[in-house]
Amino acid sequence: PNLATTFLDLPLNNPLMNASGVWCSVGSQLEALQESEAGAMVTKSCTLQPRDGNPEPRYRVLNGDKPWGSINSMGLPNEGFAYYLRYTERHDYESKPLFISISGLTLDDNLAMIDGLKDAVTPAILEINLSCPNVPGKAQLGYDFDAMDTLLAEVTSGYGQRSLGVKLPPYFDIAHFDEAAAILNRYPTVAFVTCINSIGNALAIDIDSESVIIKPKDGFGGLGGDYVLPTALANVNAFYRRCPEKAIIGCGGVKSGQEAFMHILAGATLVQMGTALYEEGPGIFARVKAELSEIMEKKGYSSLSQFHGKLKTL
Ligand SMILES: C=Cc1c(C(=O)O)[nH]c(=O)[nH]c1=O
Repeated sequence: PNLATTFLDLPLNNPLMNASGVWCSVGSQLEALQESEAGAMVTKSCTLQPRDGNPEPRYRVLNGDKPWGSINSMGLPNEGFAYYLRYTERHDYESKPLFISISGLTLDDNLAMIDGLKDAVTPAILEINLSCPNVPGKAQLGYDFDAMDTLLAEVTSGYGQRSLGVKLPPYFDIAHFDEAAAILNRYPTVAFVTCINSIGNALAIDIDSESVIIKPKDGFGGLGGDYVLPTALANVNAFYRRCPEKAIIGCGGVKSGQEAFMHILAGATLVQMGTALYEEGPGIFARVKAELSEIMEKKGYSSLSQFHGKLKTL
């Protein structure tokens, strides 16, 4: 079977990549992704200035019995926009496409980073993180539809005719799928949607210590891994159905060829891995590629297009 695909007219030798934030914050990690079998890669969401992020422990894997996953409240630690912009200048675009993720703390910061990107004329593809923390006390951008609309109006006009994408938090209400998609469909240069970011503000408890397990926010953090797969698949398919002109990138609960196949069936063109990559390292791409290829072989599929978006209903 052939795992090759295209994204925004760029060729990829397979649909697998990292989720922003995982194994992509510093040069050594970015170089490891560059050398890995990933078909594409994305940088850690950056802010205009470097940030240390929250006190540790701020990430924990939840590997009790089934199911398996992670909780994090990193607090947007990153090297700052200029660092990742410099990486876009030394990336090997022949080997795989590069996405750059931004998550400005203010609208002005996002616009400043967009200006910097536009002036750099880089082949890197912009993924704007709408799960970024917004004004304290207000909901994150992805859950504040007016603020999201305002941001997209400003950002798309700032970025001109260049294609870009958004990273969305998960939605859990059909009316919210409808409302978010209606906003996105008003911006034709928003060429792709990445669903989902972690499920926000979960709480993991350790019964031996009778305590939470991460330090920031009294233990509240974003959930990843097996726990989020059904929600991730729903968001991929909801936006796939509602945004026929846009590509969907699936993220959430992928740790083998099985979940990658599900995401593609649900409508994902590319598939990101977070928790599983964090735990296994970049070798995971070769493993999941082989597993996906084996599933396709067994089903008699020779290309991704033969089952992409072809989820059946009953
Ligand atoms: C904005 C930073 C994010 C973070 C973080 O840096 O805490 N964690 C996530 O799971 N998703 C994010 O989008």
